[in-house]
Amino acid sequence: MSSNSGMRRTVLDVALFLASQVAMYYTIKWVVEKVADPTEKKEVKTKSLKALEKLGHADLMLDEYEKQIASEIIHSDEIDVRFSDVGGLEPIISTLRESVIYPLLYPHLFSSSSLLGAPKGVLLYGPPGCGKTMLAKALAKESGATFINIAASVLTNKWYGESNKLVAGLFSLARKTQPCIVFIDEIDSFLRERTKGDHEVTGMIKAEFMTLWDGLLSSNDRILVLGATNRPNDIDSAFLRRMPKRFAVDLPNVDQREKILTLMLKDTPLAPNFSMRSLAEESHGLSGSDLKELCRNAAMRPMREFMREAGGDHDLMARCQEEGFELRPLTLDDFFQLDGPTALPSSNPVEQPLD
Ligand SMILES: Nc1ncnc2c1ncn2[C@@H]1O[C@H](COP(=O)(O)OP(=O)(O)OP(=O)(O)O)[C@@H](O)[C@H]1O
Repeated sequence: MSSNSGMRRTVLDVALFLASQVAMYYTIKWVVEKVADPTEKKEVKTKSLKALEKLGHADLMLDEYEKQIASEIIHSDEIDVRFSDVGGLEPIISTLRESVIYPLLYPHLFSSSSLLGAPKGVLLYGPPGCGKTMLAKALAKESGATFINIAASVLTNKWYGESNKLVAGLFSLARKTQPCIVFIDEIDSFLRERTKGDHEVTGMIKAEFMTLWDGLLSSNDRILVLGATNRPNDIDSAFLRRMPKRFAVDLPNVDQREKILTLMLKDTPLAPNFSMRSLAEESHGLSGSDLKELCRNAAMRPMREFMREAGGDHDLMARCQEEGFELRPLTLDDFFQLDGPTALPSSNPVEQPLD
């Protein structure tokens, strides 16, 4: 009898022990999942899945790092810039069409010689606000290639070892979704001259990046690394050599400004004697983004006049909104007699061009 009850106790103890182990297992599993898979990671997963679905690659098998990179893909539907929106850069655009877009889209046409393929690296350089990012986006839109817009910080802000895996994930995802453009804005911050002071991780990422980039050169992969920078001279020369096609996107000259202004003001009513040429001549030294600001400020003047005339009469404003109303056309004075501070060039001085 007593041996029976002893036995029962032992079984009960073992059962309790097992139950507590199971409970502990699930508690720890729950905690680990909570820590390892926070909302941010879930968002990344959803975003990357959506991007891949849109590209028709929903069934791709991706590892954790490729998934993280996939969340940086921008689908061409989400890009609203075309080459026709970029003013004054026609020579660059036609070279980009011939030497980048066509070889990416029609590789067979260019397959007769290894010298004809698309370059694996292209650099757009010049002062801020002159259209580098616009060109990159338009290139992605018009080529229909997968566009991975990767910020250097996504690759570098990781733990030791993680960054290298992300760089590898970037190239393998590009390979799986080619034709693909990998766009790195402010590429100088990532591929700057290597120094002794480089953090070990930074040095490792650059080395990894270079090795994988070199792998593209000896392959038929349709992958292009497209960099943009205001500081081309800060880029490591070894990396520069891997971007043999370089385009200077400089401050616009008077003819270019005229084209940019014509594009920017195409939907705005202008006075009959309005001279686009005079406006272009008067806006010497302004970048594309300065011109945009100039136009925006000028367009506000008739609007401001209208609001002053309405004198805060909400009924009148509501009626105008419903029935439509016409603002007076812009005159040249609107551009140069601004109520607020006048538009000064915001661009940094032009850096010495590359050879
Ligand atoms: N050539 C251009 N034609 C039409 N719009 C332009 C042009 N250049 C600049 N812009 C206007 O200026 C804005 C900023 O241009 P963008 O971002 O392409 O400049 P960026 O050269 O990439 O500058 P950053 O080096 O600061 O990134 C554009 O969104 C556009 O409104």
